[in-house]
Amino acid sequence: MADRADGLVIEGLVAGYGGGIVLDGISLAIAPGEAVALLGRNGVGKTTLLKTIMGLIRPSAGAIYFAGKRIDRRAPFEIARAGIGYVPQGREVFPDLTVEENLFLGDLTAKNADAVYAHFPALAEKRREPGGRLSGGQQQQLAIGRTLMAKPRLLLLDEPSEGIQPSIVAEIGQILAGIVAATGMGLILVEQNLDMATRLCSRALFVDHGHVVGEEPTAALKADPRRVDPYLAL
Ligand SMILES: Nc1ncnc2c1ncn2[C@@H]1O[C@H](COP(=O)(O)OP(=O)(O)OP(=O)(O)O)[C@@H](O)[C@H]1O
Repeated sequence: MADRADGLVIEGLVAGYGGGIVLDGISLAIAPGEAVALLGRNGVGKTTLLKTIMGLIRPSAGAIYFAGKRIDRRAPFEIARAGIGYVPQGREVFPDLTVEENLFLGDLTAKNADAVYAHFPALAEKRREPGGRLSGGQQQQLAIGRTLMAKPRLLLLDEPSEGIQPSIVAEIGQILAGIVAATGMGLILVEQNLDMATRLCSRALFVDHGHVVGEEPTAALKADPRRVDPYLAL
């Protein structure tokens, strides 16, 4: 595997809202093409970390490097151009636009549309339907597909299983695993669903009090899911 310094490197990042600190000097490194799960109790700052990586929240201290370049002072569109894609929690598809129009908003050149449809047959089938008419699971696929249109090298994915029935969560997990294998794209997955996290990611980082407080190979968590308990009960 390539060196972590070529992937995403976060050093001493401090960020929050209105002067309040959520991320309190968090540091981590993720190699190119590596898939990492971020686990932790509600409200510890996992979403805040993804938003800060994406440039949606400006950190008050620390640095973020991607592919060897510093990105923490850049605008979100520049960070997207550098190769990072973000699928926010709650999906946020445009309900009145068709599936196809939603996808094209991810990349107006639409060069990658056929590849996205190949990964998500349900979207291909419903390409002329309004996004708002899709099921929750299909909307999640649409949100992921829209971000994949720009061919990110690293995907930030916030709780894709939230509010989706288990069989569909498994299907989305399978599709994502196929995409990660086919493209070599890196992944940072925030997820409460341990099956999804262990299926997609090789390493889990546990977040609490604005720091990474532990790390486990997901194979170990799969073999013994109780290994997450000490971290989530901190
Ligand atoms: N827009 C905001 N303004 C002020 N405080 C916020 C805002 N968004 C989040 N917070 C606070 O920041 C802290 C971290 O929230 P964050 O959403 O990053 O946590 P999380 O680990 O992703 O949890 P969850 O799983 O509940 O989404 C929480 O205390 C939350 O209340």
